[in-house]
Amino acid sequence: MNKTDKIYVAGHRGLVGSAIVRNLETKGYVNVIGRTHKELDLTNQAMVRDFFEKEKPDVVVLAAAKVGGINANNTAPADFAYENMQIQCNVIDCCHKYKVKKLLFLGSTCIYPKMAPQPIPEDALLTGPLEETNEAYAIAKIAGLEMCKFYKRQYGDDFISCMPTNLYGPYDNYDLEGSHVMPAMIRKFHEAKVNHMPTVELWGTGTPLREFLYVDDMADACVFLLENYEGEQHVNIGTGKEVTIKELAETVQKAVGYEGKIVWNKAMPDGTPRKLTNVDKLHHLGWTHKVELEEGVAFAYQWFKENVDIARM
Ligand SMILES: NC(=O)C1=CN([C@@H]2O[C@H](COP(=O)(O)OP(=O)(O)OC[C@H]3O[C@@H](n4cnc5c(N)ncnc54)[C@H](OP(=O)(O)O)[C@@H]3O)[C@@H](O)[C@H]2O)C=CC1
Ligand SMILES: C[C@H]1O[C@H](OP(=O)(O)OP(=O)(O)OC[C@H]2O[C@@H](n3cnc4c(=O)[nH]c(N)nc43)[C@H](O)[C@@H]2O)[C@@H](O)[C@@H](O)C1=O
Repeated sequence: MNKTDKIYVAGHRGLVGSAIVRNLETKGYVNVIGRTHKELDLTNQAMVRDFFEKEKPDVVVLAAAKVGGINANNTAPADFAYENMQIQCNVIDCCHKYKVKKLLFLGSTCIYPKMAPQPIPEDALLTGPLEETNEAYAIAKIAGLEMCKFYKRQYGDDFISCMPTNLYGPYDNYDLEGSHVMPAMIRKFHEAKVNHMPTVELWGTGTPLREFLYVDDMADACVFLLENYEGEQHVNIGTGKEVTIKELAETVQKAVGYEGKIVWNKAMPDGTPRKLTNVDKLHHLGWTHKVELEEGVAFAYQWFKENVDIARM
């Protein structure tokens, strides 16, 4: 990539897209562009074609998607399948038609088989049944990863994919119905603290294991791959370290300074029991994460206090 390349970051206002924009700009890329969902609905094929025809980006990062936590995925599978497949098909095919020289597509570790070997190597994809709570999203994302592979095979397009673990940080989604666990915990403990509430309700049993990566680290890995990777197989992005949801709750509770009790709502799903990435490939390529969980949680909570107005949510 050249520093003057026109780089279109789809989803530039989201958790991941905004971090990728920050990272590109810090590294001296001077021509980064974005469009909001309102300005350009990526599910609309004609609009996507018009955009590519007019802008002709050199590089594309596809960080726009319908994204959500366990409850959103579990209760709106049709929307997750339809919107993500539409967005991917439109963007990937336009990247080919308009001769984009590099595309980065984002998968997610939740699209590996539910009972994949742990830590999960890249070649575990498509080797077993999926986790039920995010099956629709996984089917769509698997199709996206595979499409990048097929365009590379048939046309020689330089389309690469990565497989990030659970992410958190600035511009996360704090809507309690639709969010992932980290922003949900930050908001729940913060609200309980300021409102002097004796208990906080969390979901499931607290026993599932998850791996968390601070989003600025993830963005740094994405730009590293754009600059250094051309392989057909996707690359896992994670820390290689895991915690139980109970341990995560204790970490967030401590960072927020909430002294009440946690109540586990076992009527809510646990999701996949464990999903830890094997990050050997990324390490061998030369990239390792920097921000550990406690530090990342402190950064995320600070950002939340400075930027999120819960009274208006
Ligand atoms: N969050 C996580 O833990 C993980 C995320 N990922 C992947 O990273 C990518 C980004 O996720 P994340 O940043 O968390 O999600 P966010 O919800 O924070 O951001 C998604 C972005 O996509 C845009 N968008 C959604 N639908 C459309 C549409 N139809 N047309 C145009 N733009 C649209 C939104 O635009 P607008 O802001 O204008 O509404 C938003 O900026 C996804 O591919 C996701 O699968 C992978 C692993 C973990
Ligand atoms: C990144 C990944 O994210 C999703 O997978 P997930 O990791 O299962 O999602 P999650 O972050 O929402 O939950 C993680 C764990 O945490 C528990 N949990 C406790 N209390 C709350 C709570 O208050 N909110 C939420 N959301 N979860 C809670 C919850 O029960 C679960 O055991 C995929 O759908 C998929 O789309 C995907 O890509």
